[in-house]
Amino acid sequence: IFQQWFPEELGNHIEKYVRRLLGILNPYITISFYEYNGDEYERSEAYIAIERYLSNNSSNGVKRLKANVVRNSKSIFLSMEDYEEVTDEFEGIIITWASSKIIPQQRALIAYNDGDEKRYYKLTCHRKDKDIITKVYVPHVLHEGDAISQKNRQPKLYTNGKSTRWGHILFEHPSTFDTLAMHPEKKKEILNDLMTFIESKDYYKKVGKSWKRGYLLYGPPGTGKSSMIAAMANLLNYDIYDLELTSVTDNTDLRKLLIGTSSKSIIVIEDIDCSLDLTGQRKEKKGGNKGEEKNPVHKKEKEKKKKGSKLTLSGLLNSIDGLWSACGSERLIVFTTNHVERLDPALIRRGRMDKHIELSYCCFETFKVLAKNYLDIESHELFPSISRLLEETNMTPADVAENLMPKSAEENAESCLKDLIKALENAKEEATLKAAEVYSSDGVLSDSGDEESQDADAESGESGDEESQDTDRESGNSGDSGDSGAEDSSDGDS
Ligand SMILES: Nc1ncnc2c1ncn2[C@@H]1O[C@H](COP(=O)(O)OP(=O)(O)OP(=O)(O)O)[C@@H](O)[C@H]1O
Ligand SMILES: [Mg+2]
Repeated sequence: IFQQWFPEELGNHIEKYVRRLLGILNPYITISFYEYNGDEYERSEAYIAIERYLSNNSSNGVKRLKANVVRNSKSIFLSMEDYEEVTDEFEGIIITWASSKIIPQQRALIAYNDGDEKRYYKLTCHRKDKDIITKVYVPHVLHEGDAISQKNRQPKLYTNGKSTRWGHILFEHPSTFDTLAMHPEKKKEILNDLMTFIESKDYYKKVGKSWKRGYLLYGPPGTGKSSMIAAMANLLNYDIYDLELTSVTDNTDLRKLLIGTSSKSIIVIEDIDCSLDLTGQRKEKKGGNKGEEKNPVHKKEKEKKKKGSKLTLSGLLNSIDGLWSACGSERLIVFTTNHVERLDPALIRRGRMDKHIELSYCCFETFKVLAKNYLDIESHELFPSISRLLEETNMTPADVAENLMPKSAEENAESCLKDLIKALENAKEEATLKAAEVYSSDGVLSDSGDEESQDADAESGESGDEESQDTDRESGNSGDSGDSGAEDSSDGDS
């Protein structure tokens, strides 16, 4: 204002003195809590806690409220509209909270939140109460707010689409550790591991590790890998970030995505062996040193593939346990795969993937959990024959569960068990027939014979994509010297 009336320098002087004078006369102080601090990607935890605290404690006095409705959620929570005010009382002290926002004159180039407005809550109190407000009241508000949001928190499922931003829906998967069928001892071990993890904040700090834990879930399709991730999220009330690696174009994008995840979350990369040819890429390079350049078509194809996805194994490894992971804590990282043998050892070494969990075909113990969940029975005269059949046949829990589901209103537990026995017998018969087929054609065109011929092709350098991977694997094992940067960096990490 003063600059308009006076020359600029004089205006500044007058403004300074007026502010000082007002400061002496005004007995109140204000403290602002911003929604985003500096250039942080995450909403400030203090802001969120205050929002919850205020909506719970004093929204009655507010006329203009903002409804925060989460999709599919039956409940809403109300917070103050912009430029509203409420008062709170604490040990006889009156505190005023106002919600406000700063609208930037220039739109920021990169908008990381909704719009570029900078929202904040402003606390006003008497100067004489400053100490008690900052040392007692504010911590009390943050603590209460945290507790409320923790209680009302509904886990979210985030996915990355074509961009480097996460989109989310409410996570409402019914799978829990109770419904998860697996050997009780194994289940107990995993539960213990998870509970130890969430209680070990101080321990991780003490030993200088960032507070995260990696799980590798492997096993055939339909053995409960995805169900286990859902059960983990439900148990810990964590969000899930389902990272689709195929839509991440390069290492920078991956890093952006990983920093955009919040704490108390599970970062999931499903089918790590297929979602990106990470292992293949390292081998491609090695293969490239061999006779492949002779084949121009082949070379072009590979180059195209490389350009399409600049994400590398070393990028993934660095993002996961390098510098970037230090900015976040309390995170689980879960990889799933159907083919653990195809994964690069660097990816799954201990320290990155701390715990390897095999989910396998249904055993009798697993079946008992399913029978209890699906049919409400804990024992039956048919159980012994099912136990015997399960020992002789490989059937996934998904298939067993499917057979245990009543197909019509007339079906009861016994008929469902009989269905399962029939299915198990069929599976057993099929397996026997298949084995016999392989046996009878052995020497002519058996499975193993096929593979051998592929390897032979590959060695001659005329092979297709998959076969060349075999070559590469072999050359890698024989101590190939043309190693890629990926391995270097992972070595550096360890
Ligand atoms: N261990 C299990 N306990 C309970 N239900 C299971 C289990 N395994 C499979 N199921 C049932 O089978 C369905 C498929 O399982 P799930 O999606 O967890 O398999 P998956 O191991 O992730 O398979 P894929 O490798 O194909 O992703 C689930 O919806 C669940 O109903
Ligand atoms: Mg799955």
